[in-house]
Amino acid sequence: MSSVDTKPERRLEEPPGREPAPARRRSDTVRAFALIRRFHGSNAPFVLGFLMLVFEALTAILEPFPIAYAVDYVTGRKPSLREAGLPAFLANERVETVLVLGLAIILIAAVNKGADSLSEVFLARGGRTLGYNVRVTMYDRLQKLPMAFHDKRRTGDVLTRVTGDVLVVEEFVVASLSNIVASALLLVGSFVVLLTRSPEVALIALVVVPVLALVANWFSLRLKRVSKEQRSKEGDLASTAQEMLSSIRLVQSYGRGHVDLENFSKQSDQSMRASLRIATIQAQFSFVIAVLEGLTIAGVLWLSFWLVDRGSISPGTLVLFVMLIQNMFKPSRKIVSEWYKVGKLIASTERIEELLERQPTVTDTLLSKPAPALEGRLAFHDVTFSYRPEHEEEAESRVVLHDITFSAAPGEVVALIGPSGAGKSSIAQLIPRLYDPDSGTVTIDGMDVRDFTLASLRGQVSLVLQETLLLTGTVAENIAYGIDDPDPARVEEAARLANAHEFIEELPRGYDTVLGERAATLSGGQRQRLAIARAFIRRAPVLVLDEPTTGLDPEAAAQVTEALRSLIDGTTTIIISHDVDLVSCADRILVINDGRIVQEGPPQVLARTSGPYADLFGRATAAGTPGAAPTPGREGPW
Ligand SMILES: Nc1ncnc2c1ncn2[C@@H]1O[C@H](COP(=O)(O)OP(=O)(O)OP(=O)(O)O)[C@@H](O)[C@H]1O
Repeated sequence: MSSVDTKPERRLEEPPGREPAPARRRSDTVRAFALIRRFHGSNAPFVLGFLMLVFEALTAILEPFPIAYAVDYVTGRKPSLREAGLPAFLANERVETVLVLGLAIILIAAVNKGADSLSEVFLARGGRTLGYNVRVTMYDRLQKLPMAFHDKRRTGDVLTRVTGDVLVVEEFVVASLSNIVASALLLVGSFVVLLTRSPEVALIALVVVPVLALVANWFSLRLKRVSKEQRSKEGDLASTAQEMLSSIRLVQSYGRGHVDLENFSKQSDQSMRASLRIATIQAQFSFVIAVLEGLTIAGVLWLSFWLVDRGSISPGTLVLFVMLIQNMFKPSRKIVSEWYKVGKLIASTERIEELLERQPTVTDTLLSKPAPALEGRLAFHDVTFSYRPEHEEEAESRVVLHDITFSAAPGEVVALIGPSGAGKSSIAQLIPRLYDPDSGTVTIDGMDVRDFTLASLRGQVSLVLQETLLLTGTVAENIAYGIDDPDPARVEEAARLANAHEFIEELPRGYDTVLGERAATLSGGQRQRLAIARAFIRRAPVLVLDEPTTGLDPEAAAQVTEALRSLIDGTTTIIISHDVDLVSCADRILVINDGRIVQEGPPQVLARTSGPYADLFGRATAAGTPGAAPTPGREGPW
């Protein structure tokens, strides 16, 4: 599936060795930092963290000075500290000098480490806040994105974005950002000191810097490309694992585990290979940097010896130069290894942004108003609908509903029947605005459902689907889903009305029994009755039942139907079903075929009129198994 920004995928397909244009690279980094700026929350932890990094760099630059002084003092080129103006506090001047220089080394190291630790604490606060903000925003966006997005997305990939990719951004701010900033400060500071002490030696460093930058850039681009590939492979892995776990019954009963395993192993192998390529590139980089470092130190040493012999610098200054050059290489190496994480950061921010940039299409507008308490007068006026692809460039959408017009009076029960794929569920999904029609309107009490705020509309439309969705939580919490602070007496009343009270009482902890994600321990009929209890407690004026008894055995279907009969009593209800028993509860039947209403009328009238409904009704009663009518899609007249 293509996405809002398809560029990342395209770039992955570029022939190996071809680098993306520099302008594009820069904008990638700018975009990554823009995301950090957008979600970072308070500036305080970042400002304090940065201050600590400045302290850390300053103290790191100071570190070689006491050592250089000691060397010059020992070789008789520098006076003792007392001679240099330090007040005397020991009898022995030499011990005094060595002691103070040692203490200075300890103090500088302590301040350096202290600043380092504090910067970590501050940036951790900043980074974790950023992660929290991004995660919550993504979760919120995912809840609001149109069904067209969710229909096509692989859940595992979306999960990896909300968890793994956000963690990459978070970790970058917590760890890598401080390393990059501290290293850059140290690099520049060391160079400035070198320049003030000896322009000749600084010149060597200056020659090395562009070489270092070129090498680093080359390696970081390679690392970026591979790390992006690895992130996408991780998304594939998560999707495959998630799909396998959510369809474990199917996998086991069809004995297809080995095929899935093969697929998973292949993806896992690709992810592992990408990780190994990253490790190899890093090792190559380390080696090249070590050689460059050796060459530079040797060059500085040769030049410094010459300067010492000419009397231009002291041996202590030579030591200072070597340490400063090492000081410059340490951060360069760090910058590059962290720069690789910038590659990872960019890959992850692109994936995060791709989600955040998507706009909910079914959404509240400034003109939306809360729906009043509705009576439930439902009407479709010339509704045409197609499942639109998310992007224009995708294949053209097919119109699945044509000029659908019907109405249901408050409390009226309308059944939609028709072959599989006729468009019945599509009609039902337009009522709570899971999708919006292409043209025409859906109204309740004469008002367009698009004029209501989504929450107030959906709060007055209850859905009971074929597959009951139960969430991790207690039975009571599942029944009261969406209700703040539910009254236990109301929960029990709803369960009684739904014929669910008896079996709930038999559960180990009754209403407090915790159900797992798929509530595998409950039967299909029991799950359906919980869904009906959920609808009872909401008592919405409009009810949509989409194949609520399909897949249940006759006894369970009869229990569910009985519960549904009392639920639909006095409620505007749309029933989609192949179950003649359930359909016979309806006041009116709409027969749908190929996205159109092809027959309409009360069940008793339609049963006596030749046509699709009479065919279905006749066969079901002839079969003598009401409640288990043949599926029209398979055996029916269509
Ligand atoms: N999310 C979707 N994206 C694209 N096309 C879809 C989507 N859902 C359904 N369709 C198509 O829309 C048409 C109508 O589907 P719909 O689910 O409304 O039929 P139905 O009458 O409810 O079928 P069934 O009885 O099998 O549930 C079908 O051709 C189907 O392939």
